[in-house]
Amino acid sequence: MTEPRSVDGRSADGLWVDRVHFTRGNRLIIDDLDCTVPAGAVGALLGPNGAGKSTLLHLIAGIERADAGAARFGERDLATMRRRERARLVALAEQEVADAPGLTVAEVVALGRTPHLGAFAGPSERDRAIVARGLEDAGLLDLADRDYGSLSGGERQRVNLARALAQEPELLLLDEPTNHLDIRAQLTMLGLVRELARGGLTVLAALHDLSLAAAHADHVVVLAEGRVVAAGDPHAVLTPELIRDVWGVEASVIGHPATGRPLIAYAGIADSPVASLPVMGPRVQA
Ligand SMILES: Nc1ncnc2c1ncn2[C@@H]1O[C@H](COP(=O)(O)OP(=O)(O)OP(=O)(O)O)[C@@H](O)[C@H]1O
Repeated sequence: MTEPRSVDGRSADGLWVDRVHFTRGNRLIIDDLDCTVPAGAVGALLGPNGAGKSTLLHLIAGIERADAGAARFGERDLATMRRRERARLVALAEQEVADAPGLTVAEVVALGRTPHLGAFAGPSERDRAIVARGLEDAGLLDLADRDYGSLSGGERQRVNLARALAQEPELLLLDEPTNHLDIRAQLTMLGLVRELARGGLTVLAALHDLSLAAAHADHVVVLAEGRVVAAGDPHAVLTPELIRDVWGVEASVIGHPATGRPLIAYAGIADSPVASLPVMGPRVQA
């Protein structure tokens, strides 16, 4: 694929990862990987530890550069666009903000406006309003003046989301956004993400909780050993067989009594090792 495609008459809007290949030293980390997330959809990026989820998010966000292949948003190639332009299009919320020594929560969130500020201009009223909105959406108004370094893991996670939202991206990448969050905060976080997607935001979130992913994602992409082994509707993808093959865990998948979404009940470690993966058949493209 060299150009964004139309699939079944749908437009090429959304995220397209096309044959991305990435090695570190001699180690193959991402292996000729294709996947898509339709515009305005919530995509969940799933897979065991070390599968390549964070690396793929870094490649899409332009933090790492692929050896081959491309990530596009609509018709725009994310790797070749200018950094500032890309930062107005794509935001990545990771678990820690590294460059925040001595900053308050509000100041960290305001960093999200950087790509929108003029060369020597300070923040405008609109910039301030967007930061205030991000703080409010992430439930951080009470913490706005606190030192970021003094926050708990869950509080930091919400700041990182608010900073990414302040970027006003069209594509939001989230790396384990529910890590450290209590159950109510997890549901609030993913509920907010869903609401933003209804407003047109495209989201790709690396998650470990399969039931939580199935409850909130329109679309799942399952990685193992740097490859996509399945992708599509959570109902179709998250089967007991796939969970056994990819995670080495026995599970039943039942419909949630209230929502009908897949609910994964784990029964234990599978007898068969995960080593069956290389024979899982051809790569599946969503
Ligand atoms: N800086 C690095 N140097 C060498 N190898 C790395 C580096 N960063 C990641 N890797 C390796 O790349 C592979 C993919 O890592 P990655 O962090 O993308 O996986 P992940 O799916 O996000 O895992 P997790 O669920 O544990 O966060 C792993 O084998 C990891 O050890």
